[in-house]
Amino acid sequence: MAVEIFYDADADLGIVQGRKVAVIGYGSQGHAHALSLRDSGVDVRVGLPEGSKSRAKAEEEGLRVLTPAEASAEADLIMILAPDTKQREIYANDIAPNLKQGDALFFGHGFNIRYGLIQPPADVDVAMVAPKGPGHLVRRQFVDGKGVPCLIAVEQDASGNAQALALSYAAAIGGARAGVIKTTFKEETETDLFGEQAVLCGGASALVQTGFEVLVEAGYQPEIAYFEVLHELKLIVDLMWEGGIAGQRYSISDTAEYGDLSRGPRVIDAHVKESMRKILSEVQDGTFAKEWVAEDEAGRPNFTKLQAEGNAHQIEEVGKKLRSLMSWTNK
Ligand SMILES: NC(=O)C1=CN([C@@H]2O[C@H](COP(=O)(O)OP(=O)(O)OC[C@H]3O[C@@H](n4cnc5c(N)ncnc54)[C@H](OP(=O)(O)O)[C@@H]3O)[C@@H](O)[C@H]2O)C=CC1
Ligand SMILES: CC[C@](O)(C(C)=O)C(=O)O
Ligand SMILES: [Mg+2]
Ligand SMILES: [Mg+2]
Repeated sequence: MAVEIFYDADADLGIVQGRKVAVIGYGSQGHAHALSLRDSGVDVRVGLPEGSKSRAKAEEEGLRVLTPAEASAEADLIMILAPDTKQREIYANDIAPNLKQGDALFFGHGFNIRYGLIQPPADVDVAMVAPKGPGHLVRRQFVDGKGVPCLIAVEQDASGNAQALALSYAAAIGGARAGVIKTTFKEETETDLFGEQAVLCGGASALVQTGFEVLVEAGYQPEIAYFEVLHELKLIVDLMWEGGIAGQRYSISDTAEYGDLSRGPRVIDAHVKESMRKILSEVQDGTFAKEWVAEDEAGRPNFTKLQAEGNAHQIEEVGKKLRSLMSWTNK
């Protein structure tokens, strides 16, 4: 499939400016979408339950906050940006009873549609605007006049205009400044889950923790291990982000480059590639989704245990101390 990629000049901001948008949830993505839509001249309200701790934050920014049901009833474009595991219940209780013919139901990630957890009626548009980056950076880049690339997808085109609406929405949160790629709910969900598990979050975190452990267990100072495998990683990845892997190799020494080329494939070897393929197959056949939904329904015992173990890792304590001594970091 040839890529279809859109920029600001391809998008009509007026389309989303003519809609009444409800952003359900005000977390990482929710705050970024609501504030950037508002700054792009869109009529936006935020849907949060009474007693939600996010309410005060949204109100402090001058946004109108209603309950999810009230916001859904008032809006004709509803963007669900609550946690994936909560969306099915929010949809059933608050959104579905308030969906009208001609409304648009939007997602920031395809999980609930891809795995059949939400089944919208046929007379509404179902589309996705999925930023390829953390929500706090989606907002930061928008404010800085830049943007985080987005994926758009249309699952159901009841109006005949769903793609133009999704592109317009993506432009309003800054995505079309960087590039908006057309995809499907299936492709977005599977690549996103694979990416965050194998490379961006799971793979990178495990690589850093393991590198730190190898150095510390060999008797090197933990502070040096932290600077070497975590702090400097951002600087190296920034170079990759600017100029690709080849651009990064231009800035490092030839000693590092030879070590990179000759040793990298010994760390990330055929066994790792096979593990990545297994992870992808568990995403594709629904094993991961089933496990995550069941884990959430059981009160997240494994998630909580693994999270506590991660937080207790020595690298966190060392990093906290070192970051607190850097004048420019958030204390
Ligand atoms: N995090 C990211 O950067 C990315 C996320 N996505 C997708 O965006 C979606 C949102 O994820 P993310 O931003 O991480 O979510 P967060 O966990 O950061 O935010 C959750 C928000 O939803 C609110 N919430 C919880 N329960 C309800 C409810 N019943 N009704 C309404 N709001 C509720 C929370 O309120 P309270 O404060 O009260 O808990 C909070 O404001 C997901 O589909 C995710 O996959 C896509 C790309 C990147
Ligand atoms: C990489 C994690 C992510 O997919 C994201 C920020 O894009 C997420 O679900 O948070
Ligand atoms: Mg992602
Ligand atoms: Mg994700």
